[in-house]
Amino acid sequence: MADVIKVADSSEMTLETVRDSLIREEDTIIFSLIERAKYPINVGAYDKTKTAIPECSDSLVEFIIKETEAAQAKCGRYENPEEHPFFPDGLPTSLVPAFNFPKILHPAAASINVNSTLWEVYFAQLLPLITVPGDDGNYASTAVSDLACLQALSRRIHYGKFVAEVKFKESPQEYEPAIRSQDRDALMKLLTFESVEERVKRRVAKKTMLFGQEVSLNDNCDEKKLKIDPAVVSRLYEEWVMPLTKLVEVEYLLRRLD
Ligand SMILES: C=C(O[C@@H]1C=C(C(=O)O)C=C[C@H]1O)C(=O)O
Repeated sequence: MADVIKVADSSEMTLETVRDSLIREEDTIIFSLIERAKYPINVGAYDKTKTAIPECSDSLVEFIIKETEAAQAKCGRYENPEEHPFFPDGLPTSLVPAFNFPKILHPAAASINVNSTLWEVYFAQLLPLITVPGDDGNYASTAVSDLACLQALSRRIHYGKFVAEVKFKESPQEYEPAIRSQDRDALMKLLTFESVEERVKRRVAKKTMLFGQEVSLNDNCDEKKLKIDPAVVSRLYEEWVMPLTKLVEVEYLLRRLD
């Protein structure tokens, strides 16, 4: 039987355990991208003039995401410091009993949310790379798939807060001068590990190859039938996922001594 999943408290969190969480989140991200790639780009889901829902001036994707976030907020999703809404304004409060999440982060963490940047990047740059042109009318399913991708990416990127906290705790004397002088470049240099980033890029490409292949009983993986291109996922990580994670790390560290 699988081990029971244990919630880490601050004393148990190490750079290794936070990196393990990022590695696990890769699976969720890649599977969600594969699901989204099942549909063509379906621009109708993003066109504000095509929604046709009375009194709604949003696109279908905005409508579905706002409504879903409202329902999830009532169920306590955003009480978890790992979760960040895309439309935080006017979200209903949680209706369920509060869970006592371990207090690991500095309170200033709550003010950091880079989802508006992720939203821009996802629709303008990332989506055209993983979908084919076309319109099959499956707008609602497409929008639900987008939400799964966005939530998985957002969780990964904002996990940068925990990564930064662990790095700070492991060597406060290295980080404190750069925090006191609010030196973004120095912080970025301190928290960057190029060899780790190289391994991330190679691993996500390999996972995409494994998760996205056609499974046949008699032959090996046919690379021509991969559901998404491993090089594209590696590029997504290099150009957007890791830079946004590091942006969250820097933003967190800048406020770490407030
Ligand atoms: C997340 C970390 O910080 C940075 C960002 C990385 C990433 O987004 O995968 C990897 C290495 C670091 O340059 C880390 O050190 O693990």
